[in-house]
Amino acid sequence: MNQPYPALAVGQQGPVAYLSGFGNGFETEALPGALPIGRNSPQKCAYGLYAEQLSGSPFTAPRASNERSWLYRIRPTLQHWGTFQKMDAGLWLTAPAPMVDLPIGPMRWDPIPIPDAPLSLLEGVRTMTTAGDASSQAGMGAHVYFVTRSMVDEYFYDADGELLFVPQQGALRLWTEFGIIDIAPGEMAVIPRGVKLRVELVDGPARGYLCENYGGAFTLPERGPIGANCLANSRDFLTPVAAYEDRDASSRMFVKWAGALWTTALDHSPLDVVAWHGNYAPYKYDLRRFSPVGPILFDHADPSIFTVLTSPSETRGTANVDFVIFPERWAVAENTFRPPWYHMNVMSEFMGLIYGRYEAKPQGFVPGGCSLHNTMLPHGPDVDAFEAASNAELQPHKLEATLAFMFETRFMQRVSAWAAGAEQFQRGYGAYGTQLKKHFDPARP
Ligand SMILES: O=C(O)Cc1cc(O)ccc1O
Ligand SMILES: [Fe+2]
Repeated sequence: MNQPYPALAVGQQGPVAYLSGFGNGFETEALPGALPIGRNSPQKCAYGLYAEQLSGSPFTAPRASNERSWLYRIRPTLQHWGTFQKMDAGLWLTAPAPMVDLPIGPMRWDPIPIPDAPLSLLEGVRTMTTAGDASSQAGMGAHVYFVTRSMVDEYFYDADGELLFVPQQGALRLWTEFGIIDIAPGEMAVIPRGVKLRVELVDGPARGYLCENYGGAFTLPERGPIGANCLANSRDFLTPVAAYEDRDASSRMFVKWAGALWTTALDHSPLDVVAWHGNYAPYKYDLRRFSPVGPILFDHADPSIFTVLTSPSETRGTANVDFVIFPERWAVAENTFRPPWYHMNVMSEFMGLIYGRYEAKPQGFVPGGCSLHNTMLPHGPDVDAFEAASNAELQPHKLEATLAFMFETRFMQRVSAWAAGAEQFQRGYGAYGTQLKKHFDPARP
């Protein structure tokens, strides 16, 4: 574990202290009295701090979607702002990205092994698909990441989108301006657009999925008739307490902006926020706390019942991105074909598997792998899953030790040349449906 940083300063809480709730107006200070009381911008801030507002929504957004925080920091972000050089963002693409000549059909990848080369998060992001247009704040990038080295004196923020981390192997420690977040497989974290961080390894090389959401900030879906409980509950979302670095060292700052990476030299750590308050802040969530609600008599419900977070578009009910999981649950429906049905969807579906087996694809879709079922392309259970589920004895059955997820977007997804050319791209997958047998017999109703 790479831990070259000094112990937390006096008054700071430990690295695993969190505040509970989703989108609350939080307040937290690492030094007593660092937060101004009853105002945001006193003439002089305590401890000689600068006040800075970070707005994640337009100033005039309605209250329910208005997001901003006030940061009390050693130096304002503007002071970090030296001369930037533009860098090639490598395999991290941004929509609209060049489209490879795609076959029309489903696509799937085996897990891509973690490379041996030293890769920080910034060097280890590989875009699988992009959708929409980042500069119009619509769509998303679906990436995999490989991390084999911690960022040391390197910092980063993404202006193009918010970052939803879904670890699949290995834990990460996210040192953010707002405090420290630890995540491991089974958990997720969201770093809002514009929030600076550096990413450290905790227990060896790491691999996972990353959704870069160019659109409206992720929020909890409405529950409608489900009422006030179940699905993802607000209290299980955890935001870090304030923690800062007062570190003068030759460092680099990277900004992902307009699809490129920009870099400048710094002589200090920009993770220098001593206190903050507001509702625009990073958070984590343990996906195993999701309380699934589903059909308890017959039929298979739409996967929207498993939405953890949704990024709304301007059209009601039409998500820019939905983050949906397929967690452990009981299957109890009577006289029902229980796995997902055969379907075609106006939304496009990027899936990953964190652990276990996915019921519609018991073979070939393995932990660390990915699949893409694009706009209006047919998909559903493979032949083995169909035959097994059509003939199974329908006892209550627990789908155990499994966790898959989907980034589902209203936009068609374009596949990167890297993904299409990867050795792990399953070239024969597109035709898996042709193995489904004809069972029709007009003499047998
Ligand atoms: O295609 C998939 O495997 C994801 C999915 C699951 C489900 O239960 C219903 C619809 C759907 O798209
Ligand atoms: Fe689907």
